[in-house]
Amino acid sequence: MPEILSLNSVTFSYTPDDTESRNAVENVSFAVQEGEWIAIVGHNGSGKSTIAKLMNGLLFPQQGDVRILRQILNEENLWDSRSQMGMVFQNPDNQFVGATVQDDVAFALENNGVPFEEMVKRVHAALEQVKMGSFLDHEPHHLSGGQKQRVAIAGALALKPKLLILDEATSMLDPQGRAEVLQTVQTLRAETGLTVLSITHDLEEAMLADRVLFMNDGKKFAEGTPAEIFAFGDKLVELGLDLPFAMKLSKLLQKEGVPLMGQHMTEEELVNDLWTSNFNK
Ligand SMILES: Nc1ncnc2c1ncn2[C@@H]1O[C@H](COP(=O)(O)OP(=O)(O)OP(=O)(O)O)[C@@H](O)[C@H]1O
Repeated sequence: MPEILSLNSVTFSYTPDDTESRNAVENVSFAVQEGEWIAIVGHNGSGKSTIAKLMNGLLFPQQGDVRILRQILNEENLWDSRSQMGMVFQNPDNQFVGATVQDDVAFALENNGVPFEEMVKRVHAALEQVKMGSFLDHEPHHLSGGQKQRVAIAGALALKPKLLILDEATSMLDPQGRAEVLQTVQTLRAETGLTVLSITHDLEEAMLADRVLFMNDGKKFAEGTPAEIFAFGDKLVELGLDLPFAMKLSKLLQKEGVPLMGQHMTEEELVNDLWTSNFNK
């Protein structure tokens, strides 16, 4: 599988001259291969946003390097590299630049000099992909948070990026909006094989990824499949993460003496186990 992005032994400090302060990111390495969904999780201040800024060249590492399509990111190839990455940020209200949904998605294409006919095609196709095709002339302030984020995803997709980066893109949404956005990303992956990197403090979101990078105090604490990461159990809570609802409930039930086996990452797993243990009584 071709490599889309990698961080190679990256260290970054906001105060490099201060030997007392810890590095915001320390000796972090990981790679994203084409078609994968990688989630980066960690407590507040664990280095997630700094990694996002290093990936899009807002910051450059003091040690190590960041590679986009195997090219070391530098001042010269910054704009080319950025054009390979579509980013969706946390606040749905800060991302709208157009007066209508279609203007908004068209904005970056126009700036990139995409010819009008091609632009119209791409805007329509991208909005269809996020199931917002019937909202072309809607004004942003009439949309829900989840719809706004789906339009933001369409804006990123219209530029045909190699990688979609979701930077806490669901953290300001209500449960329905979150579910909508995550469903959109799952469908896109199933239909187009899109490569996704999501930065999140939400373990339920991370559970959907192929691989999870678990950050603690600027260092990579662990990397593995969601099941491997969830196997850390109480350590996750100790390092500042909020467990998914099903895991919390499963723990509480086990504490109360309900016969259940091990960890339950999803409500479905928990319900199945509850059924089985009751049925076998
Ligand atoms: N502009 C800055 N100047 C100085 N230190 C900073 C700056 N931004 C972040 N830091 C520090 O760098 C470390 C990593 O912060 P970072 O924002 O990358 O973490 P995070 O995991 O994204 O946290 P959050 O979820 O709160 O955004 C923290 O110790 C933080 O205080």
